[in-house]
Parts: sequence; C-alpha cells; structure tokens
Amino acid sequence: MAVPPPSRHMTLPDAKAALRSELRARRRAFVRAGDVPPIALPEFLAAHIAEGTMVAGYLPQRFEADPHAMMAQCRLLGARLALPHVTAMGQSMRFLCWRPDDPLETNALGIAQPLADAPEATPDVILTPLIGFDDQLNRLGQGGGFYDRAFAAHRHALRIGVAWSVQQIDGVPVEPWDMPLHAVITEREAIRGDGI
Ligand SMILES: Nc1nc2c(c(=O)[nH]1)N(C=O)[C@@H](CNc1ccc(C(=O)N[C@@H](CCC(=O)O)C(=O)O)cc1)CN2
Ligand SMILES: Nc1ncnc2c1ncn2[C@@H]1O[C@H](COP(=O)(O)OP(=O)(O)OP(=O)(O)O)[C@@H](O)[C@H]1O
Repeated sequence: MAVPPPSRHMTLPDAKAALRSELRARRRAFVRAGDVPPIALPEFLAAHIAEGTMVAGYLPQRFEADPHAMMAQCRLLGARLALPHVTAMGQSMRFLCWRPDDPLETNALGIAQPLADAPEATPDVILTPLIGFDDQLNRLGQGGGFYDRAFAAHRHALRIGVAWSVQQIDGVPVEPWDMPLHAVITEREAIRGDGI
C-alpha cells in the first residue's frame, strides 16, 4: 500500500517517525473495525518446528498482530516457548522461557513479560512484532533497537515478522544495521524469502 513519500527536507529519523505514526493509525483502525482473523502457522514454517525447537513469541500490545495461534501451533508440534524481557530503553533484550501458566510482571514499557529469574532461552525462531514491512522483507519496529540487537545476538535464528496485512508499505527505509526478515506472516498471506 502506498504511503506518501517523505518530504525531501525530512531527515531519516523524521521520515521513520512519520511512517510509524501512520502505520500505528492503520493498525488501530484495522483492529477497531472488528473481527480480526487468527494468524495461522504456514506449512513452510511448521516444517522448521520439531520437539524442543525454541520459539520466541511475544504478548501483543493492544493493536499488534496476535501471534497466539501460531505459538499454540508451535507448542503442539513440540516447541518450547520464550518471551522477550526488557529492563530499559537502550539495554539488551533477553528471551526467557515461558509456558502459558507461568507468572508475568509488567515492564517499564508497560508490556507483560516473564519474571527476571526465568531461565534464559536461545531462540531458533523469533516471532517479531512489526510496525511495518515491505515485500523485500525489510522491517520497521518501534525504534528501540531491541529486535535489531537481538537479531545480531542470535544470528542463526529464523526472523519471522508477524503483522496485519495493512502494515505493508512500498519501501521500508533500510539502515546499515538492519537485518531482513526470513518471512512475514499476516492474516492474509505469508511472504517467504529465499532463505527459508
Ligand atoms: N508485544 C511486544 N512486546 C515487545 C516489543 C514489541 O514491540 N511488542 N518490543 C519491541 O521492541 C520490546 C519492547 N519495546 C518497546 C519499544 C518501544 C515502545 C514504545 O515506544 N512505546 C510507546 C507507545 C507505542 C504505542 O503507542 O504503540 C510509548 O511507550 O510511548 C514500547 C516497547 C519487547 N517486547
Ligand atoms: N546490533 C546493534 N547493536 C547496537 N545498537 C544497535 C544495533 N542495531 C541497531 N542498533 C541501534 O538501535 C536503534 C534502532 O533503530 P531503528 O529505527 O532501526 O529501530 P527498529 O528496527 O525499528 O526497532 P526495533 O529493532 O526495536 O524493532 C538505532 O539507534 C541503532 O543505532
């Protein structure tokens, strides 16, 4: 979907901030319109999940795409689950093991997460919440750099974006540290890269 091109006078951080605000509005309108369908685990991704595979998921904030159905399907295939754990902006994000009945705390950013002393996980698959994405599998996140740093720390993990289809744009601005996703899964389709 086309987004108005950033003005020539805008800096890249300004352009990204404008995109984030437009995409958050789209995401909110999509969810408020009601009847959001579940996002299923596509067959090509299920083929990477076996007994003991460590899948890092996330607990969606209000209007984020909901990965619960995918996480449940991963568990049925024998996967173990983990969730992100953050302390403050600029700090690294850890993935901590989590089962559906385990206790949660709320972090400084208002997101529920496992308790700090839960065992640390090394993810094989990282289900990644997105603000936006494009058909080249470039990703726009919240801007904290948490997932950029996590991708750099877990280079062998599959990077799987999860989003509502309305979050697709023509060209996400790419910066030197950005690592493209292996696939993006939406409620309508899966965009699959060459590496998966
Ligand atoms: N569900 C979920 N969990 C996640 C992330 C995420 O994007 N989604 N993260 C991905 O990095 C990490 C937390 N990172 C965050 C980075 C920035 C903001 C932030 O700027 N929040 C704004 C409000 C955003 C909004 O209105 O949607 C704020 O606090 O002002 C929040 C979380 C770890 N856990
Ligand atoms: N490997 C890394 N190590 C340290 N800092 C990094 C690394 N990758 C990115 N960063 C920093 O993190 C910030 C990421 O900003 P950017 O706008 O790309 O966020 P984003 O990719 O949208 O967000 P997120 O990764 O949180 O989903 C930048 O300030 C960048 O310098």
